[in-house]
Amino acid sequence: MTPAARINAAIGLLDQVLAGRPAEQALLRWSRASRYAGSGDRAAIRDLVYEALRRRNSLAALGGGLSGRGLMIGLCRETGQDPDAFFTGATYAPQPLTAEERVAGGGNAEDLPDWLLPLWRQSLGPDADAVAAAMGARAPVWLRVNPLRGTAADALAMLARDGIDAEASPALPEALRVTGAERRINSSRAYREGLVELQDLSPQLACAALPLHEGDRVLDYCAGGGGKSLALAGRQPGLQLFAHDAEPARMGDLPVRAARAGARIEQVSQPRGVFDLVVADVPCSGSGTWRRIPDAKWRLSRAMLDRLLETQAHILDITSRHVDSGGHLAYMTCSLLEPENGDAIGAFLDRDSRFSEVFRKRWTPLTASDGFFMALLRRN
Ligand SMILES: C[S@@+](CC[C@H](N)C(=O)[O-])C[C@H]1O[C@@H](n2cnc3c(N)ncnc32)[C@H](O)[C@@H]1O
Repeated sequence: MTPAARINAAIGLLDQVLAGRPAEQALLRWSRASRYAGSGDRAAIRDLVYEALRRRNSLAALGGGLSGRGLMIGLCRETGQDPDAFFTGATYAPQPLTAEERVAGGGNAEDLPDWLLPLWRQSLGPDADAVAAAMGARAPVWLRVNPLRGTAADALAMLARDGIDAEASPALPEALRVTGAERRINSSRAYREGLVELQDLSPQLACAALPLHEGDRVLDYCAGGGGKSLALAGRQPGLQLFAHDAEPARMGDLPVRAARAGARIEQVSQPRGVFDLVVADVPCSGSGTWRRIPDAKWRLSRAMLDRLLETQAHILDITSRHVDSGGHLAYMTCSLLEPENGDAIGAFLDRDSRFSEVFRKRWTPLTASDGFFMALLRRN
């Protein structure tokens, strides 16, 4: 496909997303229906769609309107390319610019939903603008080295043999930032043999800060695909790990991932008794991961956030019952919004005097990678 045809395809996809269809779903349907498109075309169109969604408001202002066309014209202008080079009206290319589109020239649009701006500013204080800007850029790919399968040096060497460049984080040597050929990871030997897993740096830093001892009983209460369970299994051999999720189907990949990693994780439909550590990686707005899932940023509403806050409080209350005396509760979100983070913890500590706070920490793209929050609480 020509660059202009790719832009034309992105315009159609963005119009679907603006009408409410999740970006992933729109891209999947398009791929299935467009057999003529090669893998390079698909990747390039995906990049265009995601780039446009990350900076939706500012690109719409630059391009003359909140539509697929407006976003793509804005993206051309923002990247220093002349839209007339692509919007030619030739076969498979978008139609030439209208008079209105020609004079559109930007403004001070913020790339966050209007209703959220005050909350974003309250939550992030002096970092609000810098973090919002960071959310407009593409997210890096991070790998977690699995010590059950080898060392970081082993992983770097094995990745290099598959043509994948990576470098260790100065903050955590087992966290590797991929610097080249990221699309080869899933087929690489290091990944297939369980030496590395995909996991962002920030949750890796959170898991590295948890107190773990050989033989500890650990409950991952919102286990999903098991990212936290797998990280903990690698950090401390001899843990007794139990994974639970309200929607067990979400743990469908866990047995395969655990086998690949050489980890033992038992799935439990109804957790019973007490544990030394309970991890509550609760459902949240995902505001820390909006670089990766930018359409979620525009879908979030105040009502959705309020429902999430209720669920988070409920999960804190339930999980607290499973913490042994002297044990810990680790509350995690991939959100940057204070109501889901510090406020939720403050309210829980007011409700339950058996717990005290050990520490709380928030990571942002300015200090780590995705936005992430963890509070570690101890049951007295
Ligand atoms: C942020 S995701 C977990 C991600 C996962 N820990 C990982 O690292 O891959 C939140 C999970 O919580 C689950 N969940 C939602 N409500 C729940 C509840 N009331 N009890 C337990 N799990 C719940 C969801 O099904 C979802 O899988």
